[in-house]
Amino acid sequence: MAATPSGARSRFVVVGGGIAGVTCAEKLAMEFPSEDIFLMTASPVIKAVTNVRQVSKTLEEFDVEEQPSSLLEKRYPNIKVIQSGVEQLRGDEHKIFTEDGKEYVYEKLCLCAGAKPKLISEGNPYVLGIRDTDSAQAFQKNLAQAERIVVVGNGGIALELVYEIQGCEVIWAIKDKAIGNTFFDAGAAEFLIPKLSAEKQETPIECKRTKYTMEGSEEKERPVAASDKLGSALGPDWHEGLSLKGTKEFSHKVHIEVLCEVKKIHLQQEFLQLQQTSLAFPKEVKNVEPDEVLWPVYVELTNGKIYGCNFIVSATGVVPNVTPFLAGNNFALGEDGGLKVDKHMHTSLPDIYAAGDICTASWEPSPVWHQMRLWTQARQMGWYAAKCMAADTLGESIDLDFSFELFAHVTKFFNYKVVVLGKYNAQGLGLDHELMLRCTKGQEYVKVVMQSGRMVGAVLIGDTDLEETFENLILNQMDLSAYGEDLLNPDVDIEDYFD
Ligand SMILES: Cc1cc2nc3c(=O)[nH]c(=O)nc-3n(C[C@H](O)[C@H](O)[C@H](O)COP(=O)(O)OP(=O)(O)OC[C@H]3O[C@@H](n4cnc5c(N)ncnc54)[C@H](O)[C@@H]3O)c2cc1C
Ligand SMILES: NC(=O)C1=CN([C@@H]2O[C@H](COP(=O)(O)OP(=O)(O)OC[C@H]3O[C@@H](n4cnc5c(N)ncnc54)[C@H](O)[C@@H]3O)[C@@H](O)[C@H]2O)C=CC1
Repeated sequence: MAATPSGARSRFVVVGGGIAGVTCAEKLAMEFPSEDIFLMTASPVIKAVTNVRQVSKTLEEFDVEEQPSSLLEKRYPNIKVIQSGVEQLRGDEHKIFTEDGKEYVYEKLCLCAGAKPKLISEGNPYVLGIRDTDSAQAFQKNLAQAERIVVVGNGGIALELVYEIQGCEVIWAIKDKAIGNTFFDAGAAEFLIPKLSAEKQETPIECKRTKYTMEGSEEKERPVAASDKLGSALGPDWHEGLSLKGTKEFSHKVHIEVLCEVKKIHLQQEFLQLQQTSLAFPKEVKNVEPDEVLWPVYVELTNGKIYGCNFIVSATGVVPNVTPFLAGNNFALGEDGGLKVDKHMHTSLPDIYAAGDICTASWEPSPVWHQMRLWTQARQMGWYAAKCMAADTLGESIDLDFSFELFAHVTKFFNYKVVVLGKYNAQGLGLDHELMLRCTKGQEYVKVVMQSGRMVGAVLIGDTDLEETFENLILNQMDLSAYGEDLLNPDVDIEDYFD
């Protein structure tokens, strides 16, 4: 690294200490061992992927550790972690300004600044989002005092919360007809629902999937509100080190309100005043409890019901973290607000790449791949972005990485192993598809999505052991018409046909 009067200079700078940024920096450090790689991050800890296991061609398992940045520098002596938030990027000058008043000059930059929770009511102290260690601990602390909470949203976080929370009543308000719309259809939801009324198992099932560890998650005293410093996103098993328990003695108590959204949130004082004003609530709007029972906050749903609660969790997705530090640069943005990247992870601005939750994949995707803001994709994109930066620097050409051929995700919901492959919910297929199902109550749920006799997606819940075979069938697009229903016949050893 050569210092210039205007600031430190590095050929490669990466912004973000989450999985995408760390993976990108590591790969660059390997590709260019004699170059210093600057990794800038607002958070004092970084996320490291360890114990990567390739389960099949596209499915992978790994552990995720929150580590001090010095460990990363020890493993890769040419990575220099700069622990300061980036305040401003001046893309036209190839310069970055950090919150501690320093200036850095780059040749190639990769932006991996993640995403923020998209809250239903920004700035309301009774509405919590869960993203990083701080916000998870703030949530835990509030839950420990709570008798009832309202969870809004129907994706990954909501699914995990409603299952994990004990000793606190949960009102789960969803826009859809069935639970878990980002991962499941109504059939799978039906399969999972009994788990919500069952007593929670003490020991989680053994499940091949990613693991997440957070150092000292329970010891520290934390303020009830999360800090406003943006840390890296949590990941698999984030709740394992946290006791998600309210004040009551029961296990699960979840009430689901379907097909509704939050119309308004009323603080107690305002709610009481409104009730006294006879015209404030039309008669079809009803408090679900006697008015004498008081709650700190009230949630008015679009179905006319009002629920009092201690606080609200907004598990309503994320928005890419592009403001305020990227303001003034003319980045092309995707519909979801992410930095548009082409098939070489390049943004619309010269020498600036992006990876992970901050970006929007804007290349023509394989028919069975789509972007989802997931840990696995953050890692794949960080790795591939570094390869693209290297190829560009060396004047080499590079093909789109194999990991973008097939969407593949393994996770765990309601203590079941869950594998989703390709167009698992027939996303974008319209009516042009057929579904095949196999379900054994309490044990497994297998759904495949077929188009013109070919498999294009699958949902596997439970220990089905079908993931590798189905992955192959989706990748090779073999005509399976001749097998008909036998494809899911448990008495037919399907692997023998195709492996
Ligand atoms: C509760 C929860 C559970 C999840 N569970 C799963 C799961 O089971 N499986 C799965 O695949 N995915 C899961 N995810 C999603 C997954 O965690 C994310 O998709 C992934 O971690 C994104 O990684 P990233 O590196 O793009 O962003 P992040 O991890 O958000 O990292 C962004 C980094 O940028 C830094 N940064 C931000 N702004 C600046 C700035 N101005 N200057 C400098 N640095 C900055 C931050 O400090 C951070 O280090 C979960 C997410 C959450 C919130
Ligand atoms: N096991 C896993 O794979 C997990 C993955 N994640 C990832 O972490 C990120 C954040 O998770 P989530 O917040 O759960 O996002 P999500 O994208 O998974 O789900 C968001 C949900 O909120 C709903 N929604 C959006 N706006 C709403 C509104 N105004 N009112 C009511 N509902 C609304 C959507 O319909 C959707 O059901 C996602 O990228 C998710 O994929 C999170 C937890 C677990």
